[in-house]
Amino acid sequence: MSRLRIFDHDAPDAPLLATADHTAIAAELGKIGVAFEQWEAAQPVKPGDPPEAIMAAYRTDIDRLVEANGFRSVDVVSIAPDNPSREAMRAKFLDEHAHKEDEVRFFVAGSGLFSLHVGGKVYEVLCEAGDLIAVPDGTTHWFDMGPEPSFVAIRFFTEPDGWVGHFTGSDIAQRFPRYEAGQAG
Ligand SMILES: CSCCC(=O)/C(O)=C/O
Ligand SMILES: [Fe+2]
Ligand code: NI
Repeated sequence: MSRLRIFDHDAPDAPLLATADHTAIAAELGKIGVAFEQWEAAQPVKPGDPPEAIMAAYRTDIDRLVEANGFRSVDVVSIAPDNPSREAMRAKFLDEHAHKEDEVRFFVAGSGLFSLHVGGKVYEVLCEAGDLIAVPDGTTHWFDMGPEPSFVAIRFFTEPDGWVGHFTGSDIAQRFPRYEAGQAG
């Protein structure tokens, strides 16, 4: 079940709000300029399917976003719990960073935990299959896929170099909850 928790950025043990309601999540995130949508596949897809088949299942929504935002590339990224590089892949996103482009991700399968640090608060968003999250450029955030990561995600890029993270040097992410095994589903 998708979930939003909002914390004061000095109080990682005491959520100010917690909700698993998609409409409420979208409304709260909308206040900080973050889009949160649910998409449905035109035909069933599963982890391991070719990227072309996965993108074909969401073609209408992909084209809508590309048209509205001028994305220059779209790809599919997958990780399974037995990936030998999982530790390094997890570590890459664990510290607070920002991008010079919107971070737009659609979860085809599996889950991941985004934490957005905005206006003295931390918005922790557990994204699951069917969720689209669009985080404005410059938003400080981190992402945890957990110790046994499992997801397939469609990523949208405007910058020609693909993923580039600008790390803030803050240790805030270490004080906030990590992705917990078994929290999704
Ligand atoms: C679901 S892909 C997420 C990883 C990523 O691209 C990023 O920038 C996380 O902050
Ligand atoms: Fe990021
Ligand atoms: Ni802060």
